[in-house]
Amino acid sequence: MSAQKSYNLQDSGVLRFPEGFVWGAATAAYQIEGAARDDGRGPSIWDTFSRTPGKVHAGHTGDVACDHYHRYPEDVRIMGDLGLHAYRFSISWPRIQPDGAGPANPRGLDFYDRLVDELQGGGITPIVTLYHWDLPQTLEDRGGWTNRETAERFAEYAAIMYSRLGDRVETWTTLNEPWCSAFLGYASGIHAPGRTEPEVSFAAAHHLLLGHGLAVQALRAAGASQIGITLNLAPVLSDDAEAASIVDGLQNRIFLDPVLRGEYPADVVERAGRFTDWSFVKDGDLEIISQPIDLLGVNYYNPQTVTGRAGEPANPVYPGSEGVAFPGADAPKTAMGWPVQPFGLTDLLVRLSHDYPGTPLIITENGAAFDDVVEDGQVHDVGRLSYLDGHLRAAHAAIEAGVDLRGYLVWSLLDNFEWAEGYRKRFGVVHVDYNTQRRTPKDSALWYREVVRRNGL
Ligand SMILES: N=[N+]=NCCCCNC(=O)[C@@H]1[C@H]2[C@H](O)[C@@H](O)[C@H](O)[C@@H](CO)[C@@H]12
Repeated sequence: MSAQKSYNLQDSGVLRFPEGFVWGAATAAYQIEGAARDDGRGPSIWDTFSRTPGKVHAGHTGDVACDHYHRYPEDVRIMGDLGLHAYRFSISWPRIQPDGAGPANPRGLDFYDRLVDELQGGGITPIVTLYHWDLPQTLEDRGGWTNRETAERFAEYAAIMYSRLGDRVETWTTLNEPWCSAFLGYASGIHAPGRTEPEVSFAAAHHLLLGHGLAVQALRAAGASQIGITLNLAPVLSDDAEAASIVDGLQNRIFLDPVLRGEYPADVVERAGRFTDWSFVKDGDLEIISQPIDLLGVNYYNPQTVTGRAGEPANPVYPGSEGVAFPGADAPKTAMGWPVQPFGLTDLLVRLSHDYPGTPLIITENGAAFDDVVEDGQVHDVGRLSYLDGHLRAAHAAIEAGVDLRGYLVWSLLDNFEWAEGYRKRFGVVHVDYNTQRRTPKDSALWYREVVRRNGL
C-alpha cells in the first residue's frame, strides 16, 4: 500500500502509551465476510432479518459484504501495512455448526484455521469473539436466547473452536455486547431476530450471560488462559440522579454486576419486575456467570444523556425506563447521530477501575461513522481522525489516572455492513468500494499507523 500521505507526528509533546500497549482493529463475521452460503455455512438470524422487508436499509444483506471470506489475505496484508499488533474478529457460529448443534462443518473450521495462520504469518495477534450476533437460525426457531438450551449449545460451540484454534489463539472473548443482542433483538426489535417482547428480553440477557459462563468453563477446562467478554458501556449524563441510575442499571450494571460481582443489581430486578418474575434465574446460574475472567472488553462510542420526565414512556431499548427521557446531547455528532464526547471514555474507564477493580480492560471497539468521499484515491476523513485522536487522548488520561488499560482496537478495520443501516454508514479506517471491493486506507488509517509506530500521539 503506497503511503499517499504520512503523518509525521512531532516528537515533542507525544503522549506515550505504556510499553506493550496493544494496538489493533476490530471487525465481525457477518459484517465483513460475505460468502453467506459458501462451504456449508447455514443461515443466521441476520440472514433472515436482513431479508425481512423494511428491517435493513435498502434491503442490504451480508451476502457479499467485504468478501473477506475470499479476500482475507489482502486484508491481513493491509493490517500488516498499518503495523497493527492485534486483530479482533468474530467467528460465524453458523459457519461452524449450520444447525447450531452437532458435529462441526470442516470447511467452516478450515477458513478460520487459514485466517489465524495468515495473521500469525503477519505477526498479528488474533483476538477471537465467539459470538457477534449471528445466531444460527435453527436455534432461534427454538426460541433463540429466550431458550436456556441456547446457552448450552453456545458452550459446546466454544469448545469446538478452542479445540481447533486454541494452539494459536490466546485471547478469547465469549460475547460481543449482550445488551444489543437482548434489548435491540428481543425488546425493541431493531436488530435480529426483530422481536418486540420486552417481557422476554431479560430472559434473553440472562441466557446470554449463562452462555458466557458455560463457555468460560469450557474454555478454561480446555486450557484457555485469556478469556473475557465485551460489553458496550456508556456513562450516563444527567441533571437527575435517579434517571441516571435507572439507565446506568439497564445499560451497564445489568451485565457488569452478574459477570464481575455474581449478582443482578437490586434496582434493575425491581424495575424489570413489571416484565418478569426472573424465574429464569436458576440456582447456581450466577456462580457460573461470574466465573473469573482475565479481561473486560469495553466498547465505547458515546455517553447517554438522560433526564427525568414524569409520564415519559419507556425507551423501547431500555424496558423499565419509564419516567426517563433521552433528549440527546449538545455536542458535535457523527453520521450515526451519536454525540462526540471523548471525556465519556475517561469517565467510563475510571469508573470501571473503581467500581469493578482487578479486571484488566481493553477497548475492543471505539470509532465513528462519517460520510466519506474518495478523491484521487484518497479519503480525507478528518472527522473520523479527529474523533479517534480525541478518544485516544481520553484513554491516555484514564491510564494516567491509574486505569489498567491494556489496548485499543479501532472500530473498524474496514467499512462494513452496519446492521440495520446496511452499507450506508461507514466506520472503517479503510474504505471499501462495494462495487469493486477495492480497499483504500483513509487518512485516519495512515494517521493510526503513525500512532501505532510511536505508541502514542
Ligand atoms: N446512541 N448510541 N449508541 C452507541 C452504540 C449503541 C450500541 N451499538 C454498538 O455498540 C455497535 C457495536 C457493534 O459491536 C458493531 O458490530 C457495530 O458495527 C458498532 C457500530 O454501530 C457498534
